[in-house]
Amino acid sequence: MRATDLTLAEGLKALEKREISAVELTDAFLSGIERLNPRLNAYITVTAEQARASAAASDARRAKGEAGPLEGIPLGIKDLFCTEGVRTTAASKILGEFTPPYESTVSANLKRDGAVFLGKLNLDEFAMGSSNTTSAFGPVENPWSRANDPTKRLVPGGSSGGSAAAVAARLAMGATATDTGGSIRQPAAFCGIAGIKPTYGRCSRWGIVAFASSLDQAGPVARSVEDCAILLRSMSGHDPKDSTSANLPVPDFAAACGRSVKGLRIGVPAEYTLPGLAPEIEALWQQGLDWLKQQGAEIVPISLPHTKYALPTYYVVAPAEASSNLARYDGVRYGLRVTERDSDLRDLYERTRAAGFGAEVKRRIMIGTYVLSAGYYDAYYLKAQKVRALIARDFTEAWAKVDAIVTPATPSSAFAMDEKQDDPVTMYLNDVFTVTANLAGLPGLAVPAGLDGQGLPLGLQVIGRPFDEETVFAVGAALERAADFTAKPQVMA
Ligand SMILES: NC(=O)C[C@H](N)C(=O)O
Repeated sequence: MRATDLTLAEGLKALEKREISAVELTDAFLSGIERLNPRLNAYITVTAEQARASAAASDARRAKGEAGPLEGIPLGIKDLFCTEGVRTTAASKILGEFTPPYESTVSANLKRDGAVFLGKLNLDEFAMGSSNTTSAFGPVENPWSRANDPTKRLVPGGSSGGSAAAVAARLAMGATATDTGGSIRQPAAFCGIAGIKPTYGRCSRWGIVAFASSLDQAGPVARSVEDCAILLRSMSGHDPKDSTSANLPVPDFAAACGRSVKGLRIGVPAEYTLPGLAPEIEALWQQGLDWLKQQGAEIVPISLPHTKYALPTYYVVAPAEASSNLARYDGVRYGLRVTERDSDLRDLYERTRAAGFGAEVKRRIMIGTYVLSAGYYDAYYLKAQKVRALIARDFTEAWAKVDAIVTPATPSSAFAMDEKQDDPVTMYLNDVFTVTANLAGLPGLAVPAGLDGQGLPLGLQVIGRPFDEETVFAVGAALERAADFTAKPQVMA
């Protein structure tokens, strides 16, 4: 087997048994990146030299018997996480050559545990999008695109499209990602890999470029549910630098992947059967429920009555918070500055923001400013906050009846790069199954579960109680075992 084809768990074993060194493993990934990144555009920045040096340091630690839990594992980092001394772009022109003097808590945790960073991964600009086509560094191609049909390039999903494409194409063993409304789970599903958005507060947001602070949450994408569990354990933990970080112990998530689902009650929300849902997706959902039933789980129909308001609520709350968070890009403190000889301060702001932000980011800033403005605040923002509370309450009531909820991850498989681009609302519909977990702060896991008629991956989603990622992992691993998803993308290292 090629080294790049190992799962993260297999890679750890191979490193432990000295069947491969961290330097060899890192070189294997770097040569894949060199060959395939020009086509896929998954990485914005490749830090080959630093990666080789940190792999050598990792081998030295292992030789001294000081191996950490992720010792020598090559990972990619979404370019929304600040990385000390490495340019961080958020896929926006407005950050210019911004090179953070500090490391995000999540990436620092991964480094502490021995991981090797290969580089920074592409995304939708400021994580706003579902197709990775809004990046100022160009779109990412889904590695499931037909190699022999360059006219039909597929999107990898978004916003963590670079993370998902890199992992699927074997250009990283795992990657960090973030999810505000579906940005981990939708690209994971589109690329045939696993990804979890943990409970809000599980991972520190410190050092992650902010989009919508009450919804943003970091999490891993990887080839298997167990790999996600291993990564999440390292990424998680209390951080006094993030006031919303939870001060709770971090369980052994990988151990939970081996738990039986016997006796678990699995909820099936009636409201997730959307009119016009593709029959293939409905069939896969039913298949997933049958798999869990065969393993001893009980299937329980439930109702989450406010589901239909989730998407409009998200697209009020998220832009509102974004307009406030993005006010800091003023051309004064850091990043891009566009000014004329006779510019005053206002002119500097306007020129910088006009040149620095892309169309989708501008759209969100305008929506957000509108819903927060005097006169409209009560009608939009305040109302959305109230509806958000009702959506969260639906789930609280459901947890009295069920232990986890299973739904499709996305309403379709990966679409072509030129589709849905001129209609933002059609693009927003991608998030229909995922935004509820963000609004309610719940953990959500996407598991690759099958292929559609075109041979493209489809995923199922497992939603769990707050801070009960262990049950989510147990159910996800049970689905994964039954699905036995072994299909591979067309473009792969
Ligand atoms: N950031 C996310 O979670 C992606 C979501 N599709 C959005 O555009 O807001």
